[in-house]
Amino acid sequence: MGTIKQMSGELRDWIIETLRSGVSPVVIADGLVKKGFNPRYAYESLFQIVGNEAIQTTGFEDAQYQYETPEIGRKGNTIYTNDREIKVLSKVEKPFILHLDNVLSAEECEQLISLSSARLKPSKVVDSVTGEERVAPGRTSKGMYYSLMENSFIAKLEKRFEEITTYPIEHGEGLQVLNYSAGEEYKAHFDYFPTNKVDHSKGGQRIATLLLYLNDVEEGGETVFPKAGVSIVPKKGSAVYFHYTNSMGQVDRMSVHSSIPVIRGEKWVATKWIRESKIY
Ligand SMILES: O=C(O)CCC(=O)C(=O)O
Ligand SMILES: [Fe+2]
Repeated sequence: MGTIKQMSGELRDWIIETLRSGVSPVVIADGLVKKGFNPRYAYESLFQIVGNEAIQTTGFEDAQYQYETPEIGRKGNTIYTNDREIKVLSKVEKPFILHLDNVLSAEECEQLISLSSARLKPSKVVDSVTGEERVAPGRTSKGMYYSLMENSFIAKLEKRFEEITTYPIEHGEGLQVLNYSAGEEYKAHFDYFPTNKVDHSKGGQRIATLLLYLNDVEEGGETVFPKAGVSIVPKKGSAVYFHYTNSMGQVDRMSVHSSIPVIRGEKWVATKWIRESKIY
């Protein structure tokens, strides 16, 4: 296993030159790993060089995502936490998706909705080019964020999410709550950041999402993974976990997903995005 995590200026210059000559970044990254570089460091350095130097490549996009089973996928068909037994309802391998029942109680869902209602604002998206947040027509819901462990109720839920996912609370962004009225949707998107916009001082790339359903929707409002042919019907208290970044820093384009328009009723969800390292 490689351990080198520093690159000389000379090596960096050689990489830039080699990329410009048309060699795929994946081939270069693999070469660095063979020379003893840490795999994640090698891949992320290549992403950064490609982004900073604006070098046109086809390498990363075409490289096949290497699937790795996250810890949550090794827990069997029931996940036990301090205070709950959570049944796995279904699994998908590509992308990695687990559909979980009974993550939140009915009372917890209701409490989360009522705590969030007064703080809702129009939702934003992460721009795929600049990496910045902006309001966009493809995302018509309203939302709000809690800060991490904002109060004892949120902290209790975050402790549970840590037990379920095995990722420490500090890897999690503040919980987001979203509300979609009839006609509202969130068009197809990836939850991971553009690979050349990852902020390593703030937890790095997003690796997984735990999406919690806070109510039953009368019609519409499914979370759809179109490349996998999977559609998750919102059910109060259930959740879906999906994982899209591997230990080499590759991201899984199969994880594209959307929230299709609510037809009747309204939809409430909470999203916990998890990053590869501590954010705080
Ligand atoms: O509301 C949904 O079903 C999807 C939400 C989502 O994709 C997100 O918050 O990133
Ligand atoms: Fe999403």
